Amino acid sequence: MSLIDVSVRKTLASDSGEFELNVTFQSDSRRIVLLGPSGAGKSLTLRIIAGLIRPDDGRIAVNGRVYFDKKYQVQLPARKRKTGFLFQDYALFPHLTVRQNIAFGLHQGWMNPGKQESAPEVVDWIKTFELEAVALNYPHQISGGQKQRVALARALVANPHILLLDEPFAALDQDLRGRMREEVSLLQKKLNIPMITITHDEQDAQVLGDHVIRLASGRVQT
Ligand SMILES: Nc1ncnc2c1ncn2[C@@H]1O[C@H](COP(=O)(O)OP(=O)(O)OP(=O)(O)O)[C@@H](O)[C@H]1O
Repeated sequence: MSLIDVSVRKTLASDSGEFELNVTFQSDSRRIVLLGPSGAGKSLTLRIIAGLIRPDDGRIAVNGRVYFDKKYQVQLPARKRKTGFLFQDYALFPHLTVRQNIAFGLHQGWMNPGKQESAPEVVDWIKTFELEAVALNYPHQISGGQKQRVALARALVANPHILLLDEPFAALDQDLRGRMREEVSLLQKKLNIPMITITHDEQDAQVLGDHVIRLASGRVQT
């Protein structure tokens, strides 16, 4: 049994034709990178693992927990998979403060966290990412690096079993990109959490990928 076992198929139709995703990989690495050009199917693969998109067929298991198995009709809802997802544009809520955005990761829905939210996990992550000074700011009042830290904190606050990062550095300039890459790398080592990172940057792949999986046209390249 591998730590991460993914074998999924999905056909998507749009006006410009059909896209067929057929991705299979197994890994025992806690630092996986999905590398490939635009349109290769990287985001689709990650969203399918997170449970945001349902595959047509296949099986997904992480550390022995089956997230999806078509044959046995297993389909864990996204919130039960316990994945921490970082979106390309971070998807922070503009009307919530830094602290509320992070707390959102704990509650996931129903009601927005209050401004005075003080759950210990939230306080811890604010400290870890040195966000104390901006905890009451809104996303438009913080820097790019801080936005990324907030998004990471929100992804991590509920103690996920796996961290899924979709192009985590795409929105950052070159200099910040290098620094945040190191920060994420150290964080993964400290937490020892399995992590799948999407990128089309070879340097990201080198630093964050013990196992680099190359995707093109919806398939793993061998
Ligand atoms: N909802 C959808 N309906 C139809 N086609 C889709 C849908 N979502 C994605 N696709 C198609 O699937 C293909 C793969 O998309 P995906 O977002 O996974 O690529 P990617 O490798 O993550 O690219 P990028 O690096 O640009 O983010 C693309 O050709 C895209 O047009």
